[in-house]
Amino acid sequence: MDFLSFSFVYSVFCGAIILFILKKLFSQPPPKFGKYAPSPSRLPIIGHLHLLAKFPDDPWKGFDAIRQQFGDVVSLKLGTCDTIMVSSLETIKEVLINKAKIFSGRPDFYRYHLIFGGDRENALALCEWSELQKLRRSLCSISSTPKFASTSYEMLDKAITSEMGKFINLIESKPDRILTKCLVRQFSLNVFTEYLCASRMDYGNSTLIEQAYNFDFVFYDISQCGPLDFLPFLKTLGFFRGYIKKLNSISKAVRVYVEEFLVKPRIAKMDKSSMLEGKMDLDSCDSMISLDLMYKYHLQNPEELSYDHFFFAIGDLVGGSSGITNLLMRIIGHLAMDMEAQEEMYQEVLAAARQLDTDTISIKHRPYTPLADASILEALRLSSSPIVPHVPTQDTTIGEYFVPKGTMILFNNWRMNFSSEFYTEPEKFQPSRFLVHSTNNNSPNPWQIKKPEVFMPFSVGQRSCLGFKLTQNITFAALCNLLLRYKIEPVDPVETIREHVKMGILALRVDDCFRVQLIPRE
Ligand code: HEM
Repeated sequence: MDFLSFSFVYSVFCGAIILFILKKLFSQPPPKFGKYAPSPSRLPIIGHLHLLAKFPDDPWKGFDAIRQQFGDVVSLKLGTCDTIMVSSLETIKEVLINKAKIFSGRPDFYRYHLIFGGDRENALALCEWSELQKLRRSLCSISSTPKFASTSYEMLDKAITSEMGKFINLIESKPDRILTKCLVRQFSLNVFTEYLCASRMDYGNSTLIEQAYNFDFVFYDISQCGPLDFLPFLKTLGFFRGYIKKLNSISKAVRVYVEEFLVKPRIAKMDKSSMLEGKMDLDSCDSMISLDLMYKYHLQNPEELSYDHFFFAIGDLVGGSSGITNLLMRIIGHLAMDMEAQEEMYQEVLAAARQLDTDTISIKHRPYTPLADASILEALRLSSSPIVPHVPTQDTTIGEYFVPKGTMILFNNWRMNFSSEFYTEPEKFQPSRFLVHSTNNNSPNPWQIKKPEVFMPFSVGQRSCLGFKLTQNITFAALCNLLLRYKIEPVDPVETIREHVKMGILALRVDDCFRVQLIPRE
């Protein structure tokens, strides 16, 4: 009896200690202001990651299931990463616009350093907000967001039209006229290097093929979060060695290419003394090739923009070509699966070409074919690529909820893109959902684009995408000129294409993507 009561007291004592330790481990200090956002119960070490495991094909479905249960602001622990997911237009705008300055940081993932030469501050999209970033954004945007009818706009038009001609010649030289992702990424990379660095390579050149592949590989990697981000100790334990090695060697190869094939040859042709003449006025730099412009700025202001910052910024912009490769392939995939949509778009492009009396559609012709623009938006909506996570640089709030400094903010734009609250038949490829009757009597087309406020594929605010205009213009011209000449038919079964373009991320598989055949129109 004595023994029994001793062991009972002992068990209660041990239980109380364990409970105390668990409470200490899992309880949070009281919030500095407001209250903590609701949160599902979590597991040790992995936090809430197990809730996403039920959705291996699309973790955003898992995130949205959490949103449905816990509301528009949810606190999550993704492995070691304290996270807040925001899911309503109101809360997304609060982060991206109203409190843009506070939420201007990025997560500090090991991968980001790995890809950008050991320092994520080299990366335009992954660095912290700073005066340097403001400067880089204004330098880059001269060519990445060319204003209509500006010199940059004319240069872009020329680069696309000229590359499109060469691309059509390439297709014509192939007896089977099969279009692959490998070809599309060579095209996109050439448009970018020609426009930004005055340099291109012939199709089939091994460096062009290899580097277009490498950019695409890095783009695919950057477009998603992975186990190394949330469970960084896995690296210390020796996991993912092969993957880390491959990512490291591919990003290194990209840097060597940018330096040896784009930057150095161009600099060699420059007259340095003339570069140093006359202080640069950024408002009047519109007529310069982006590489020349940034190099000149670096020469004149080396303390503001180092050689490395100039060089990485050029690489980043050129890397944007992968976004266009993937978007273009997606639209091509959707059109190959939906002949009716393809025919409707073809008729509009054909009518525009006849009205303009031309056999080449240029970016200047966008008002004539709003359906092509609408198809770009629809493919973006269906890809529902996530907004790069933001991080607050100080303790703050979202609505009534406390958000500690350093918390990763995830944007549930999956809901913004797929909720039947905002779209009818949201899973369907239906470009016309972005069209309304034109309000402009002088418009060459009775339709014009209208985007719902919830649709923000390029994000909004001070860290929004720098490449949205390049994306829309290059994709538009490539798509219209292909459609004008060819009917797009699937080579792989429609089910395979559907499997590839399924939603959740813009990046398609790097290797082994689907193929289509281009059948010449009469
Ligand atoms: C289909 C094409 C593209 C999509 C859907 C896309 C989307 C995005 C999104 C969602 C962001 C994050 C914005 C934020 O964090 O608030 C972003 C950032 C960025 N994008 Fe794009 N993008 C595309 C193409 C491009 C291209 C072609 C370029 C380059 C010319 C580019 C350059 C950038 C840069 C530099 C940033 C970082 C801006 C910053 O953090 O300050 N993007 N993009």
